[in-house]
Amino acid sequence: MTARNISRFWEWGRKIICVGRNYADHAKELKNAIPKEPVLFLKPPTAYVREGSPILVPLYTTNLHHEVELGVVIGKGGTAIPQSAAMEHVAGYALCLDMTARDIQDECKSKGLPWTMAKAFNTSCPVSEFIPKERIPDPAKVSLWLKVNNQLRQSGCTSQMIFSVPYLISYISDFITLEEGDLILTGTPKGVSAVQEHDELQAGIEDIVTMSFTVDRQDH
Ligand SMILES: O=C(O)/C=C/C(=O)CC(=O)C(=O)O
Ligand SMILES: [Mg+2]
Repeated sequence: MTARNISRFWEWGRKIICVGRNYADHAKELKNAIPKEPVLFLKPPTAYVREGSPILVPLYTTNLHHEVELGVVIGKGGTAIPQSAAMEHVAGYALCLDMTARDIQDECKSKGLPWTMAKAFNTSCPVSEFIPKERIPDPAKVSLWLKVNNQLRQSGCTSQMIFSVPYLISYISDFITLEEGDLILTGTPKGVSAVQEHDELQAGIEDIVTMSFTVDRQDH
């Protein structure tokens, strides 16, 4: 049997755990309160899409937003991981987009319903190549950016996160056992905005990684 390679974690079928409202400037732009504890939701592994394949706009939305985020790839599983040991569980990182059907999310919020249709659809999690842990010595000090059709829409630094990577790993693992190959999306800075069919999205982390995706309409 061939060993699975963590640098292709998106093929493993593991959990994608997303943190919301983790940057005060983004919470404010959507008129949300600053959270006292992390806001969490999940995407299924079918949300992954890789460069070379398009991001598909679901038929049921007219307001699909980009959210650029630092993804943390778990290398060693665990339950109730203390913050002091959290970074030992990290294999590396990935640049990720948390594609969000904002109109559907607003509807779900107004009805008190979960965000699944807004956040968990096919291709809602574009990911870059795997970034080995050594390339990001401090995940609290990296800058992320995103452009749509060459226009800068998002630019932020992970130093602005409300809850740090070790805190998130510890908090999540208290009630969801983390497994090797899981991915944690750590939230987006301000600047989220709508994308349209045929748009070109480019995103990057400093000089560490860049990625680009086109947007296409789902055809069925
Ligand atoms: O509460 C809202 O209106 C929206 C929240 C999000 O979409 C949260 C995120 O996914 C994020 O902050 O990255
Ligand atoms: Mg998000």
